[in-house]
Amino acid sequence: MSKHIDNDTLKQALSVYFISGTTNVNRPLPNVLTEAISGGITLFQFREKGSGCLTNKAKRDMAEKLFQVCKDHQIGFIINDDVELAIAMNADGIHIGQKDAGASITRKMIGENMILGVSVHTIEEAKQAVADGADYLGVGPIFQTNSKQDAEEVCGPERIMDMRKSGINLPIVAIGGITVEKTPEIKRAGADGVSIISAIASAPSPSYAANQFKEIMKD
Ligand SMILES: Cc1ncc(COP(=O)(O)OP(=O)(O)O)c(N)n1
Ligand SMILES: Cc1ncsc1CCOP(=O)(O)O
Ligand SMILES: [Mg+2]
Repeated sequence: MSKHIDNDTLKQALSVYFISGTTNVNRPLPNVLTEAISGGITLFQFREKGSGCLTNKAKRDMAEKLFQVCKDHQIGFIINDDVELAIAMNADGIHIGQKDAGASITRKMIGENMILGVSVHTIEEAKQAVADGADYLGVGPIFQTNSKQDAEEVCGPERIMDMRKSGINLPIVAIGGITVEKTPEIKRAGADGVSIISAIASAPSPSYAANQFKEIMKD
């Protein structure tokens, strides 16, 4: 997958976007990812951070394993934060936030052929990310989350509606506290996709959970 995919294909790829690192699961992450893919996730982000996370070679080795799982199933592989690793691996994309490397610098580093996702919380940040060359926006936290200690204030699905009203047309994924039950209102607010950590990573069956999200997000 590359940025040369058209906008509709990118939106489709963002529809059920699973995010995880090894500390979000209590089983081998490649197994959880394989199960989530069998249930219907459409994109994966490797987000290896926090206490006890893998670093250096161990992180890179895990990234290679996960990338191979994604390649085997034609699922896009996005790396969180680590631009150097994304470039070294020739990942499908990189996701950065407001506290990471700037979006326009990152776009220059990765070139045009890699997907750039940018986290935004406000309309101003969204407009800046568009100007800086983002391919999609991660808007949140929409609801309360236990998966990010330094999360901004909860903004609710209304923030997505407000961004759409203000003319932001870039693909948007919602993030933060997303559950199957809350997915219909996220979709109605104008998001192209849902980004999920715990509701898939901690589910008794990641495959079943992923399939429930897929059913709601289809068409
Ligand atoms: C799809 C998506 N949206 C938002 C985020 C959050 O990114 P960021 O604000 O940089 O926080 P960290 O994930 O790095 O803790 C994301 N990772 N993915
Ligand atoms: C990475 C991130 N950015 C904003 S909220 C969040 C965590 C989302 O995790 P969960 O789906 O478990 O609430
Ligand atoms: Mg980040």
